[in-house]
Amino acid sequence: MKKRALISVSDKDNITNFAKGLVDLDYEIISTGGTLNKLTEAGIQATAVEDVTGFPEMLGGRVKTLHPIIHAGLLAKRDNADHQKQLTESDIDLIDMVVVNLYPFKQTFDQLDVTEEEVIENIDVGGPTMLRAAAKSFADVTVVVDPDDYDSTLKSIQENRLDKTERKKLAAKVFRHTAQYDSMIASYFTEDAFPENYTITYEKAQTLRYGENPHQTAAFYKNPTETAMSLASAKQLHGKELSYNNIQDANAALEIIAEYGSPTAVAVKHMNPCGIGVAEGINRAFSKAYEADPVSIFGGIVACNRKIDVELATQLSGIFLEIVIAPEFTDDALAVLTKKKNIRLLELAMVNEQSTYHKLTTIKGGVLIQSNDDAEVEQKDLTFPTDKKPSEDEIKDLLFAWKAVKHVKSNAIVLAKGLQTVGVGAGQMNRVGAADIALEQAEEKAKDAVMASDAFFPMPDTVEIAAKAGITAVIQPGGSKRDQDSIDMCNKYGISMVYTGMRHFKH
Ligand SMILES: NC(=O)c1ncn([C@@H]2O[C@H](COP(=O)(O)O)[C@@H](O)[C@H]2O)c1NC=O
Repeated sequence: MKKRALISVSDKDNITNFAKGLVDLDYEIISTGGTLNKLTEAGIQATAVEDVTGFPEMLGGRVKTLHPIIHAGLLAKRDNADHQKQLTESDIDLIDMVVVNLYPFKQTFDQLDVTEEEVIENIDVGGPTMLRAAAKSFADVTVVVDPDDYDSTLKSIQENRLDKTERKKLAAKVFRHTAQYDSMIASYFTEDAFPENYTITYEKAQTLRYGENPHQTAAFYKNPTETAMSLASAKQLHGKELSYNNIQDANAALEIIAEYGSPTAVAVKHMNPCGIGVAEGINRAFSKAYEADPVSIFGGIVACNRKIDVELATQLSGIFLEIVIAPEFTDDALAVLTKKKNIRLLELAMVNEQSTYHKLTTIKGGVLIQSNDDAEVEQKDLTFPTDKKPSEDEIKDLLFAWKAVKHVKSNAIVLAKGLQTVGVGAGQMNRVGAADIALEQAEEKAKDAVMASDAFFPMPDTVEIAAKAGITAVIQPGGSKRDQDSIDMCNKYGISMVYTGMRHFKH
């Protein structure tokens, strides 16, 4: 008896070639409405599934293949005499292959003006049922869910290599696929940010050469439902593949730059900003970011939120940089930068939108999930506890530094002057230590600069060393039991302090 393949696909690309190949290998084809039409138009002989089941497709396609004749033909164990007897009694023939791809659920809910009814109609029921039945029966049944596997499957059959091991790999792919499909449906239905099961799905974007260190293996997976600006949607114009550390650093740069609307340049090292500059033009903004710390930028990543022209490209090409990210590069700029073999250039529209994604941090035995730290502080949110109040220019710098300190590993201190960072103290185990580092880096630039602290001051010591170095205004969340000590210290040195009422720890 001929082998039988059931083909029912939404994505009909290349299906006729595959079906033709199966016919040439002496398979009988069974197919559903639209797929059958496509095959018949291409001159491929196929049997309608309703002629196999003796039951018409009904409910506008909601029930086509959901029939015992199909599912018993897939699920009967070939080596089980009782199963075989039951099939014979019911006059059911075995099905040896299932080729199914599903209703485009994600593509449907991604559309702008889509109704709930349309989304619901695109939840495939019969397809996953066949896929799961065939995958469960991988010992005897071949299941193909990915059109990319058409050619290799035909080749394997031709070369007599399609054994149980190969079929199990195809079955595993099916279960991953249906799990992803169900995960996206579950997300669509779920309103609770933290439901009893957190089912997320990521798609492999790239296998990485190694992880954070060369002895670690790694891959980059993207979130197929994330629509906000992200590295996953960046276009690489030049250079080698991104590494694991490149991706982390570039992501940090994008998160920082999303804070600022005016022309801004950000230089990042080890996921901390080493220089941020805001100016009326992007070239000046970059000069500020560079001058903020001309040492640390070496081997760093630069993100700009405006087009890079030849002048800026020339400046950038004089520095050893791993990556430059911008919404656009002029042709002349590209000509300059692509001369550098080792630089990677990424083009990415910089829309100042906040992502809705959750932050996941794996720990031993689980994962911590929290909403993104996307809260913003504006001038109207500030309170002024000190005798001296900041000037308008100081407030601009304070808010600029506050946006920056949010992205520095805690304990974090950022010093800024004229919309330019002049000192960054990152990741210290005590706050005064972070301030020491920032002040040391700023040297004489600390004079008349402002200071941002990601969390409150438990002691007045940080304010004291800052004031002594010439800092004129401080921004911090407030809320310490000993806030008054820091206020008194500011008053003693005649400097101002503002409260944001919000903390930005970043561990
Ligand atoms: N309801 C069913 O019995 C059923 N059987 C197969 N499908 C899906 O129908 C699609 C193909 O339909 P057509 O061949 O009519 O274009 C495939 O994506 C397949 O997964 C079904 N549709 C949805 O549940």
